[in-house]
Amino acid sequence: MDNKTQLLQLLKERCEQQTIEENECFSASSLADACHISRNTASQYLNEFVKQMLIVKVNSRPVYFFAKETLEKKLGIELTETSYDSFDDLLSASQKDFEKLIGHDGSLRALISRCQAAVAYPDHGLPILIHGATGTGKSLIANLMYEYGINQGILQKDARFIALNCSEYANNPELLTANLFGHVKGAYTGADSDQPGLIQLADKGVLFLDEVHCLKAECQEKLFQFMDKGIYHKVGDNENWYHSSCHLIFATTEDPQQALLGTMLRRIPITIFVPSLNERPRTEKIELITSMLQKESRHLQRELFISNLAYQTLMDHDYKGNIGELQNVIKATCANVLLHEDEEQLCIHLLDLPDALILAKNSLQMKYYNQEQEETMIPVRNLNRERRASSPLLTLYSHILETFQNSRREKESYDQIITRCKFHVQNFFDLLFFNQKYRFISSNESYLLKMLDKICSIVMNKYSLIVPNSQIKMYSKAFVEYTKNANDALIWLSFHKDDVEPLCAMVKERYPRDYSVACEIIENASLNLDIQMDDFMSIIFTLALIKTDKEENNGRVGLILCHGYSTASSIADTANHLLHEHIFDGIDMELKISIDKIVQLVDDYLKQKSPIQELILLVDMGSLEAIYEMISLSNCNIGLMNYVSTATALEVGHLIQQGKPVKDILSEVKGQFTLSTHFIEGMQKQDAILTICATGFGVAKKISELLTASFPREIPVNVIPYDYQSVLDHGREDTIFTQYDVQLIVGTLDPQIEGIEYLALESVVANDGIQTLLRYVSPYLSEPEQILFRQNIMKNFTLSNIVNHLTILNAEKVIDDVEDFVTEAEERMNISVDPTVRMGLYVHVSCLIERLMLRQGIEHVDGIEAFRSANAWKMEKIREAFSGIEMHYSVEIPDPEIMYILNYF
Ligand SMILES: Nc1ncnc2c1ncn2[C@@H]1O[C@H](COP(=O)(O)OP(=O)(O)OP(=O)(O)O)[C@@H](O)[C@H]1O
Repeated sequence: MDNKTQLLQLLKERCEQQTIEENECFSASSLADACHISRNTASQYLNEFVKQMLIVKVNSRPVYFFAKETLEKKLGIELTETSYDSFDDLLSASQKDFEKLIGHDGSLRALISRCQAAVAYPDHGLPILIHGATGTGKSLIANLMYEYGINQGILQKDARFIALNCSEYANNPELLTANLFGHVKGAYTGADSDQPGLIQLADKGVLFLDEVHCLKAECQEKLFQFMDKGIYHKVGDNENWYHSSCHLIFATTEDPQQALLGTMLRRIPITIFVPSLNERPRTEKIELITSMLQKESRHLQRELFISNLAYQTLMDHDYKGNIGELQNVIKATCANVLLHEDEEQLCIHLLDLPDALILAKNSLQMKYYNQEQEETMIPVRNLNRERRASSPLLTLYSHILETFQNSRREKESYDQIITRCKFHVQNFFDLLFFNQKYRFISSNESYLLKMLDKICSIVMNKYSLIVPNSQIKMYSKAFVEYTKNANDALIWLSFHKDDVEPLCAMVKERYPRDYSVACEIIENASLNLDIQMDDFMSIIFTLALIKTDKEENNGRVGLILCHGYSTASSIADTANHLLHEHIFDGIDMELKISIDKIVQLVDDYLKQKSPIQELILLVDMGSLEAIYEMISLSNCNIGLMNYVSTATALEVGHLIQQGKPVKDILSEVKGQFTLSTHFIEGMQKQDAILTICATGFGVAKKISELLTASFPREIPVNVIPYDYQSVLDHGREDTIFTQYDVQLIVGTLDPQIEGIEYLALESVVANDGIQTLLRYVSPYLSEPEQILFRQNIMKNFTLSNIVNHLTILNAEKVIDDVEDFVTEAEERMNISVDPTVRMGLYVHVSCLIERLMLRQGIEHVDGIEAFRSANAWKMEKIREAFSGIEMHYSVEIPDPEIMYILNYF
């Protein structure tokens, strides 16, 4: 196959396989690359194909090409042209008959199906009366009925559409009658030949009689016979009958009952009412303005911009002449701009609008200049992006607004409104979570996710909210999605500012606490991540946080407790999802959390939920069985089940839904689930490097991430974050050493495990440290990869990078504070920290500050009493040295934390 044929073939395939949109794969350069030819050659071939009518070209930037036949099949239309100025032009050309009506899928939907029925009715349609104020689109609808008849094969291709405006003959009814029915020679003075009437000319087609109320009674009567039997007399010939089978469409701006004879009305079986512009949804008004502005932009061949103020004024004006007037206003405005602007780009400002619009502005709303509120010029070409709203975020915005407006119209309760809106938010989160397209994230995004996780946790903690980690993850994903669509979201909001206002006000007023939490998360995100969120995003977050009556518990609570980052919340989410009801909450727990802490978490949670009559606890480990005795609930039945799984949660959920008492639920579920076990023998132990930190598992995890990120590619050495305390307590007997062949431990404090090398965090970047690491990883890396590994280590393991990575605090500031603390502690105790552990101490104290801010300080540790009495003086010195940090960060250091710090000295 030669290059040229191959190019055409490729384009056909792409058109078949891809959705038709402004996609790079339809550009000349992409096609050229795929066919291994130069861009110029590809362009030349493609343009030749355009001339041969094989390819359709869209002259946007870049230029897009589509295989004509495939495109036509896909869109179900016939394209008469092969070159379009823009993608919008192509899309408009691909719209068929009624699809051209803005509102065809909205306020005009019911009306359109009646029109379609009128056209399709055998043998040649039913007479129909279109009633509506001036400029509402009556003539356009009549035209589209005709087009529909042709497209559906109901009318023959050569059938005619003939329109007659009866008002033009208001003073000459005889002439109107003669024009309508035709006349014979000599019928009246000047009738010097036989003439066919419009009824005859429209035979087998459509005759549209506009302003039919201007038809005099005699003329109406003359029409009856035709409407009844399809026959009529020409003027001047009362003997011969003439026949026509045209479809009659009437239109009037007047009340039909007043304007037409009753006998006439009885002969018109279908009457439709076209709503005025004011009666149509605001979204349709936006769409109308948008499409008209874009049409002007294409017509003038200039890029058009409109200021926010001008746009709002266009939106707010009350158009007595409806769409017709709106169209004239837009044309007049563009003409004004053209008069005094000679640029490539035309900008519509408030004063370019016709005087009538400016004078009619019913209130003078003064805007005070504020740097953040500069007047925005909206590119007209972007206006309909939201109409196509391909991004799920914008779809969510539109759904919420629409739902709110509908619910208010239906006078639904606040709870119903919120439940409906929450449904869309949940769908959005589900999509981000479960849809393949959104599941994988880039490394930038994973950074955002981590930060947002932290921000959400801090804020939730501050408000003592127990929010499952899975939900926090959802918020983070929503943020990431926002960053991708921020621009479109702002444009959307600039359109809907007034519409969303009542929703925002309602949410702020009725759910102030949830709103504050949402705002705080968003403000912190803006501050730390340089993302400017719009107000509507705070509303969406608030909606996600609000608990509606349906989610309240009716005194019965299902709670899942599991170890792991999001195990409990994931099981709860899945079960709730499948049960179509919020039955369970999940509390996710760190791996090494103490029973006391768990009880405290559960107590806090139950306080939020009280009063509770029945509680079902589903837990993941036998060791948790004891907690139900420690929970401080009185007058409440508590049921506890072990070894929770999604299946058990579902079963329990079903029974809760059926209203079964807790006792019965337990006995029903018991015995239904048996554990199955498998044993796989002979697995060889894999090599591993452990990362540990006395500060906590989280830090160990981050160190392992930094280390793994330093490998130029994946290698068969497992880098496993592990619990420092566990290694310390069990030594070589710890299970980790039976599972893995641990080669090296990297961490902040040496757990002194015999026979296993320890590498202090601060030594990782030193030459010896890198050599140590290389000893374990070099067998898997080539020489250039080893160099890269070394560079990555140097880059990743700087103190400020580690602190930055581990905390959300400002690394430089926190390191300064920690340095002051360490120096002061050294001076007060007259000792100095061993340089080999200095970096570990810095990291430890930085993380400690954050933990204290999150109120996650370690309050209790075994042996603290003995330590206290043996080290009272040193502890006092550390406390004094730490007082600067305490004051600055408004935290308080508990004794066990001082004990940990002293370990470093
Ligand atoms: N739903 C619509 N979508 C897009 N354009 C519309 C729509 N309705 C009307 N228009 C446009 O508005 C203008 C006025 O419409 P049209 O002339 O059909 O109104 P009309 O009701 O027949 O007015 P009149 O009673 O004054 O004759 C036309 O340019 C038409 O194309």
